[in-house]
Amino acid sequence: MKVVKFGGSSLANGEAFQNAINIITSDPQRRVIVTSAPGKRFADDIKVTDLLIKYAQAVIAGQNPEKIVEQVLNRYQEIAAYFGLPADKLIPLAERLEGLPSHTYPNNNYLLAAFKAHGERLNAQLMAILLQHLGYEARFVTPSEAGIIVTGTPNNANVIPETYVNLSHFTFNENELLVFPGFYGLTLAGHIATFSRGGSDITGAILARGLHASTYENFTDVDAIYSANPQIVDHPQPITTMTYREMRELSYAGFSVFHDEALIPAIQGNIPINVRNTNDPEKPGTMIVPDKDFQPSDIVTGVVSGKHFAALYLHKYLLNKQAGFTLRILEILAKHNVSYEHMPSGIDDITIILDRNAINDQLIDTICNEIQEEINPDRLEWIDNYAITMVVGEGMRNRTGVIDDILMPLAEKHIAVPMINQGASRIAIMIGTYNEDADEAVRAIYHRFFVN
Ligand SMILES: Nc1ncnc2c1ncn2[C@@H]1O[C@H](COP(=O)(O)OP(=O)(O)O)[C@@H](O)[C@H]1O
Ligand SMILES: N[C@@H](CC(=O)OP(=O)(O)O)C(=O)O
Repeated sequence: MKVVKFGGSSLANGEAFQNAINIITSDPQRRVIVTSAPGKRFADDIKVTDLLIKYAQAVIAGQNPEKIVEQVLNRYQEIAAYFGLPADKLIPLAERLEGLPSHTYPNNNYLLAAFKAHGERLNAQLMAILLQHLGYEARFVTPSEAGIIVTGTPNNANVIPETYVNLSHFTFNENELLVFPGFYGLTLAGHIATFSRGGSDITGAILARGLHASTYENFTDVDAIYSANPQIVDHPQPITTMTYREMRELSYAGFSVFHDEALIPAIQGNIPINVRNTNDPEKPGTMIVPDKDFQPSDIVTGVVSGKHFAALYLHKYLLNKQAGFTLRILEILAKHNVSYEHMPSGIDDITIILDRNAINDQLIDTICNEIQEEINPDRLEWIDNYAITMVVGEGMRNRTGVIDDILMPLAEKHIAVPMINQGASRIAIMIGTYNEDADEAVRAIYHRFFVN
């Protein structure tokens, strides 16, 4: 049995749905389907998830959300009309969407999560209705029925192990197609909580592990995962096979084609992942497999830059002799519920790299002031435009001189490199640059390893 996930770009309109349905029904192994919310139909279109965020904000602000609700409904109606589905079939979906403000939520963060989750929920319901309309035996299954239980914050949830116990009891018959909404689960208290953005990939991986799929197929809008983001490098080389570890490093740093957290259930269940193109399903796509099944043929598999970072640089003489220095900084971060991403250090210096999206300007001021007072460093500098370029490849292990090949093209382009971190993971080298240099750094390194 295969779990098949379709991203928002693969379910954006009727034609895309038809492609997805052709894919589902062309292979009897494809039994478990995971849907995202309808994505963009054209470049300046708005994803349904973003419309639902506006809907939630309007409700929170006490404004009339009628127009936004209509926009959302139109998206589903457009798809239904493509298949000639009778209008009354969509009434339960419309009622559910319109009824969202009348439910009670523990707070506005839960309200936002519940509204957002309905993009996937309504799309899964619609997919099941369409499959039935076309004569297939199909069942819409909610996370509540399947027992997908999560904890953490309402808009950045994590799955808990109990989910896998629940899924082990989940039964389905030989012929039916099951359609699950991606992106959300239920808390132990029974409230909807979503994963972080792009999190339908995570639902697919949870189901692949929990239902013991032979493969997790992730259908998107590109032929393969490329060695660099195709929006930054022209016609980058497609990756045929890569390891879970490589993909995790690359997706964490910005290969948005697959969510980094979705690798974890797949690793735990040892499920191979196949990323493929909905618009060209004959292409083999990219296989993501366990390390033991992989023989690297290239030194570098991929290069990527993440621009959503910021860094706190601290300099203090004899830092290495001060017991508890780092601990006191981390305590300040923990007090404000801020986690750090990386922390390279030297004898007198330490740089703490943070996710810029997770902290606001006011919190930055508070944290910097508290560190200044508590630690009294000789120098404290907040770097707001910090980017991390990650060069990743199983083939880099046990190779010498790779770092020279990475730094040389950067030097030739006069790109400043305030940080290099090669160590903990032997398959990745992390280069700190400034945001404005990040794309150029990717192109320079890509060129060195894939073109020369
Ligand atoms: N290295 C990469 N290889 C392929 N696509 C990439 C890469 N890095 C970023 N992308 C982008 O990821 C997009 C697919 O991800 P996303 O839009 O989230 O898809 P979906 O809607 O199917 O979930 C591609 O269209 C591409 O622009
Ligand atoms: N719809 C959600 C979750 C998701 O995974 O979407 P997509 O498959 O379009 O990346 C989002 O936009 O974040």
